[in-house]
Amino acid sequence: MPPIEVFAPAKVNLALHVTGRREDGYHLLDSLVAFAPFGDHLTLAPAPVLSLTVTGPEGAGVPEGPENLVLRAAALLPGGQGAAITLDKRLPAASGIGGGSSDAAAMLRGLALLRGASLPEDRGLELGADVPMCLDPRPARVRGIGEDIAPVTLPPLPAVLVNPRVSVPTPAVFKALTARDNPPMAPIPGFASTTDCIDWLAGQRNDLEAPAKAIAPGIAAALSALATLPGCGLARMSGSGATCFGLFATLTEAETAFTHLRATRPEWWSACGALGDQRTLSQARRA
Ligand SMILES: C[C@@](CO)(OP(=O)(O)O)[C@H](O)COP(=O)(O)OP(=O)(O)OC[C@H]1O[C@@H](n2ccc(N)nc2=O)[C@H](O)[C@@H]1O
Ligand SMILES: Nc1ncnc2c1ncn2[C@@H]1O[C@H](COP(=O)(O)OP(=O)(O)O)[C@@H](O)[C@H]1O
Repeated sequence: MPPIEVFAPAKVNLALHVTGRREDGYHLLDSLVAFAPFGDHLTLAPAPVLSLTVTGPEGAGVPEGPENLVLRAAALLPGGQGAAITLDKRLPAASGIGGGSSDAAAMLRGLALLRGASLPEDRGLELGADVPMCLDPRPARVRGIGEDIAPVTLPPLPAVLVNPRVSVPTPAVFKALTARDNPPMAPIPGFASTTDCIDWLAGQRNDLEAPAKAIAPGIAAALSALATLPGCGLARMSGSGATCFGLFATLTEAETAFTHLRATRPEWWSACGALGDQRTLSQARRA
């Protein structure tokens, strides 16, 4: 049987409001997410047992053992059939763009096809708060801790992403918040254009940006590098950081800005593409 290939796109929190805290310490969020046309790649070849090999430019330091979210995802689906999994890491780990969560979601989609199994009832929430939204990688307003997902329609959002190569652990950023009961996002209107959407987003926030910047000052440098690129309409951090994104009215403007940024900051991880709906690209398929 030919191997199965699955794409795990980067997740971007276009806005992320922290609106409260549950009794178990998890924070309540109100977030608008979209997905990038770049990300990690998984290959699942039928095999007698389950094994994982991590490759790719961002693979260094990503665990190959049972703590990898890909193997934890595999353990959730019934069916004894093994698989030789290759995870081609292109997204920096622990960087606010959901790499591990998107890998776990891609693994669930791939194994569902390989084993003919159905997806777990909690849609992978037990693996991480971001996994359910990554299972269906389309623009959505996400509430609760990540389980309450409402798809939304957004125009394509040409973006440049940059990671200044600083690592900020998610729990530390939540812990450093000074206010946990902030106002939710405004109601999401219909957008006539990309510029319309960028203007609306500028009135929203990422409440994790200030605590993350306090932990890792390199984030401020990434944000100002993005904000000063010609045509950048909004620069903001994604998730708990440290990856930041800049939004542009057109893909041509974003690509020109990306070429400039990559030349001036070759030591940073960066990528460019239109954020939006990546369901088609992310479908598990036989090679
Ligand atoms: C902040 C967000 C926004 O989308 O993205 P990332 O920065 O991870 O990309 C997510 O909520 C992260 O989701 P995920 O990375 O899956 O987090 P989990 O593994 O479930 O949680 C890691 C830790 O972060 C804290 N945490 C996480 C989510 C949440 N709503 N409240 C929290 O307080 C908790 O301390 C938890 O133990
Ligand atoms: N497949 C995976 N890819 C990346 N990191 C993983 C993976 N599986 C487990 N991890 C661990 O999870 C942590 C968080 O990674 P990740 O999900 O990429 O963070 P974030 O959601 O902040 O982008 C990392 O520090 C890493 O050790």
